[in-house]
This record gives sequence, structure tokens and C-alpha cells, in this order.
Amino acid sequence: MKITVVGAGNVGATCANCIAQKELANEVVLLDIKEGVAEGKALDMWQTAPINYYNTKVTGVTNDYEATAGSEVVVITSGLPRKPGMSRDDLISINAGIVKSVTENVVKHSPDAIIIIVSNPLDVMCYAAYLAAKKPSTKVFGMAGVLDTARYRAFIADELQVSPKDIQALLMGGHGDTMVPLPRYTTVAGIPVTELIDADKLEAIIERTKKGGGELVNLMGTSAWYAPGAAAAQMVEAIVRDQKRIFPVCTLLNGEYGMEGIYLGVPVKLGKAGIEEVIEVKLNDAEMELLKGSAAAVKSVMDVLDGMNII
Ligand SMILES: NC(=O)c1ccc[n+]([C@@H]2O[C@H](COP(=O)([O-])OP(=O)(O)OC[C@H]3O[C@@H](n4cnc5c(N)ncnc54)[C@H](O)[C@@H]3O)[C@@H](O)[C@H]2O)c1
Ligand SMILES: O=C(O)C[C@H](O)C(=O)O
Repeated sequence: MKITVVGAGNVGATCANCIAQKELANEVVLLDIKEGVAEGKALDMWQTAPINYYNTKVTGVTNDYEATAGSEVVVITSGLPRKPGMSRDDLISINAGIVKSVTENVVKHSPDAIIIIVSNPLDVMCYAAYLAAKKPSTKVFGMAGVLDTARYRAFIADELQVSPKDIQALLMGGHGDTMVPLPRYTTVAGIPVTELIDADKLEAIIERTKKGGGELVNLMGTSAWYAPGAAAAQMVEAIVRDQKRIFPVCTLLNGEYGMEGIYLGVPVKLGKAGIEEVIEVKLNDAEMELLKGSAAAVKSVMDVLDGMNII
């Protein structure tokens, strides 16, 4: 069994490393357009196998899609990251073309693969990949919610000085500043978070979560990779091990939440078949308004993609 990660940059390499360490496949193929980068990182990673005790073979290639043939899951991380002062949406002009051509190559060599998009602007890159892949949307979706909820959960763990393992949370909407963390669906070992953190502090955590990517971009001059790479690998694990995990995933809505034809983060069941179910939780009026606002923000960028006429 083979898994491919396209883009051997910060996120792609981290994701491939997590996949290898978890032994999610016999082989992980890391592909990049830049000569030598994927080969070098794959070789370096493979040399950790005797130390970290895993068997998954890590191979690196430069633009050689033959080597990716027959992949069960493909994670697409290729594309530019943002720099301080930029929004994720500013990346569309370059990343849309990259995601389109990469997706076409991936599908040509692995027609049955489940494709997980990571490149930004995430929701719209999922839509671009879906159009390019010409596959059911249950097999083409994006990673953002696992990362965004992880940030939210980490901030709550810090505030309460408890283990992050005990924080369960749900966050919906687009992967941008309009994302919708849901305190009503956030618990600490089963205790509603609203009973443990006062409203002002929780609001500050929500605001920090929404701008969590930007906080890291400002600190590092480029965007995050450890948590994003681990988040994408956790989705791969749910698929290849058929775990039926419930994660917020960027998926194409077909009437769920009263929305049609838009990629948006919602809770889904993830297993061998990809997205096996979209879960419709009950939202109150205020939560629904926030979700609609987030959907409107995503839709405006989808319109930009449509206007580019590249797909
Ligand atoms: N969805 C999320 O939550 C999330 C989180 C972090 C980063 N991202 C996004 O992921 C993308 C990658 O981020 P990064 O930090 O790894 O960037 P990076 O610059 O470190 O790596 C990107 C890699 O893509 C490669 N690439 C470019 N065009 C390619 C092509 N046509 N084919 C193959 N490879 C190609 C580059 O050579 C580079 O090695 C960015 O768009 C970033 O915004 C998304
Ligand atoms: O913030 C970014 O640009 C990268 C990514 O979407 C993130 O949330 O870390």
C-alpha cells in the first residue's frame, strides 16, 4: 500500500514523516517540483527508520508521477505559503494553477486515490481539486478543521492547565478568520467548557484560534507545519485504518446546513471510503448566522477562482 504526499516543503515533509512513523503504508512517496528536495528529505527521513523503529519506506521524486502510481491516499501540500501581511486568499492566483495541474497528474496515475488538499486558500483549493479530479466529492476534501480545533483545544488546555487529551471540540466553517469555533460543542472530559472558563476568556480563546495561522506567520515569517502536517496524517490514518473518526473536514455540501455546491468545514465520518457521512449538528440561530457568514466569505473566493477560468 502506497501513500503519496505532493509538495516536500515544510508541511509535506512533516506529514510524510508522521505517516512513516505511524507505519500507515508500506511506502510513502514524497514528490516535489524542485530538483533533489524530495529525494533529500526522503533519504533523511528513511535514515530515521532504524532509530524510530518503522518499516514504511520513504521515497522522494522530482515530478515523477509514475512513482506515485496506485496510491491509496494522496495529500496535496504543493503551493506557496503566505508571508506576514498576506491573507490566505492572496495565494489563489499562484496556488490554483499548481493544485489543478498536480491534481490532474495525481488522478492520471492513481485514479482510485482519496485526495486530501492542504494548500491554501484551503476551501477554494478543495473546490479547484474537485473540478480538476472529476471524482466524487467524498474522495476529494481538505484538511483544516483538524488543525483549527487542535489550536482551539491547545489554548483551552493552557487556560485550564489540563491535558490537551481531555479537550473535545467542534469547529466549523471556512479555514479563514471567519471560522466558527463552537463553545456549545466543546467539553473538558465531558464537562461543558462554558462551566469552566468564563465568557470573556473563552471569547479571547476563540478570537486567538481564528487568527491562529496568522499568529504563527507573524512569528516565523512563513506559515506553520508541525500541527498541519500531523493533522493531515491523522486524516490519512482514519482513512487507511478505516477508523470512522469524526473530524471537521472541508467537504462539498449538497444541501446539508441548507447549503449547496460550496466546500466548507463540517463534521464528517472519515473511513476507508473517504467521507462516509456528513454529520448535521443542530446549530442555534447565532451559530447558523456565523456559519453562513463564513460560507459567504468562502463563496466570494470561489467566485474569484471561477473568474480565473483555469479549470
Ligand atoms: N490547510 C491548512 O491548514 C494549511 C496549513 C499549513 C499550510 N497550508 C498551506 O500548505 C501549502 C504548503 O505550505 P508549506 O509551508 O509546506 O510551503 P513550502 O513552501 O515549505 O512547501 C511547498 C512546496 O510545494 C512545492 N511545489 C510548488 N509547486 C509544485 C508543483 N507544481 N508540484 C510539486 N510541488 C510543488 C515547492 O517546491 C515547495 O517545496 C501552502 O499553500 C500553505 O498555505 C495549509
Ligand atoms: O496560516 C496559514 O497561512 C497556514 C495555515 O492555513 C495555518 O492555519 O497554519
